[in-house]
Amino acid sequence: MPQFAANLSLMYTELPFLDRFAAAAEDGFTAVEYLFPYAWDARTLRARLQAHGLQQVLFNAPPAGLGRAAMAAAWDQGERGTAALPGRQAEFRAGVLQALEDAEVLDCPRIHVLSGIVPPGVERESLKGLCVENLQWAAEQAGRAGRTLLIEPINLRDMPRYFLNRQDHAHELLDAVDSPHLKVQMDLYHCQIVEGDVATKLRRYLPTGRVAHIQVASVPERQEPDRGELHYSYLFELIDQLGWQGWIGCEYRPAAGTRAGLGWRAPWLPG
Ligand SMILES: O=C(O)C(=O)[C@H](O)CO
Ligand SMILES: [Mg+2]
Repeated sequence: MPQFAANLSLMYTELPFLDRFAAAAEDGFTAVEYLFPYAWDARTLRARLQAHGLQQVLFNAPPAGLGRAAMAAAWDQGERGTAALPGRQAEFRAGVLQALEDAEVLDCPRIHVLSGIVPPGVERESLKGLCVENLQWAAEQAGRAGRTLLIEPINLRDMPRYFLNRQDHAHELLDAVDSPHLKVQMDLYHCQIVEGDVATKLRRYLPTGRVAHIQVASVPERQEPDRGELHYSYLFELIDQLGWQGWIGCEYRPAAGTRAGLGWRAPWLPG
């Protein structure tokens, strides 16, 4: 039976961030993910998780910045990671170490590392070596800390010039980095927009054991997975048949209220 985690950055936005934990738990979620913890003291977030019987299953390393305040502000300033960006290695490394520290407090096993926006005039291909080198260093740190780092192909309509867009490119990076501590975050919304053939890709990649997290949303609106051009009930059954034991993050923007839109989950609730 697929297990769903609420994404508190996109869901429950009717509520202030810290109140979203209680709302997700009231709706029967036992796990959450969200973009970033850096605007908060991680102990405050841990208290919310514990108070509501939730586990944190994923968050992102900082998109850029040196120091917690700069890391917390970087996303709104347009930063989308530094793993593949020349001249940003100090921020990359500081970000990974900060994320590992927060993961310890939050007892979170997975951290998504964003690779960045390809600078104007630069060829994507030319950044691969640097990205591999940075990810090798980061995967080693993650291994020591008992965490798994993830990379996620993201579509270019939502994130123009983002470095990593295709599933095969993510798996090529895994080949090059060659670490058990680096895996793929397979977001089916992005996968459908960039390359399609989603069921075939699930059949190809889930059995490899190299996918450590799945995320879902309708395409193209990025809303509940009961609408749009992807037939999610088929895909959820397939994911189940493929023996997936991991989490599926609900990374969607509810069409008309988070709770009102949760009907799609009914067939997948335990008991
Ligand atoms: O945008 C997504 O799909 C994500 O999962 C990232 O965490 C943020 O870009
Ligand atoms: Mg995603």
